[in-house]
Amino acid sequence: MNVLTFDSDDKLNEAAANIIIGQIQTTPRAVLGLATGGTPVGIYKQVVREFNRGMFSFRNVTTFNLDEYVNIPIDHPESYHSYMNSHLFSHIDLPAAQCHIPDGNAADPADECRRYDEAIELSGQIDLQLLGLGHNGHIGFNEPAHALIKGTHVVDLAEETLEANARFFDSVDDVPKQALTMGVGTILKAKKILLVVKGADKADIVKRALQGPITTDCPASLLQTHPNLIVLLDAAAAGKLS
Ligand SMILES: N[C@@H]1[C@@H](O)[C@H](O)[C@@H](COP(=O)(O)O)O[C@@H]1O
Repeated sequence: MNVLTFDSDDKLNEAAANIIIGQIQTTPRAVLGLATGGTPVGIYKQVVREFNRGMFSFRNVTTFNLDEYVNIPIDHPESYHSYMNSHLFSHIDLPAAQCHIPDGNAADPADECRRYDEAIELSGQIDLQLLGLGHNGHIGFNEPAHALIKGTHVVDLAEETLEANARFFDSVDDVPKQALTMGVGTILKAKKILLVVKGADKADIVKRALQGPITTDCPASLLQTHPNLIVLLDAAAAGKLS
């Protein structure tokens, strides 16, 4: 595990963006695993800034997002489809057929999960997976549980997750209660994982995830087993690491 700490948000975003851009420059047909949430917003902004300087292209890149809410209209401003369009996809030259986000409105969610896993397999596996971290240690929407699921599946969101994501909706009651998420098996199969965490409110969970026991109670702790994990933290999120 390679852990780097940054004293400014700009430097952290730049470092994360450079890892993504470097992956595309060395592997033009890269398969990227993408994340949503507050954390990657500045990273995507920096990727778009560099893209506009004409140094690289997404023409041959394929992307798979980690998750999507269940039963949220695709054009709802808080759907992860809308998030990805507004923060990244509408600003770059990534062909629409090469962006994949689970369909939270699928008539048969189990079938959609199978289809999503097959598409990832067919792509030849994810070269670089970008991850944020939930306050309860979730990655994607893999919530703390007695057992974790390997592939894409439907998940009931934890109370803490509903509360954490209420800031994006009018009230906590408006947050969708379920999501489709890539499983931890798929996440851990990525050739390289880039975990980015910001803020003092995540310092305790960063400590548990990176230096605590490996347990399904903290799904991110499984990342400790990954052979190629890069962790970028701001000073506040790194505050409790020994
Ligand atoms: N499903 C997403 C995760 O992929 C994200 O990493 C995490 C942290 O989000 P944030 O970066 O807003 O703290 O929670 C969300 O609910």
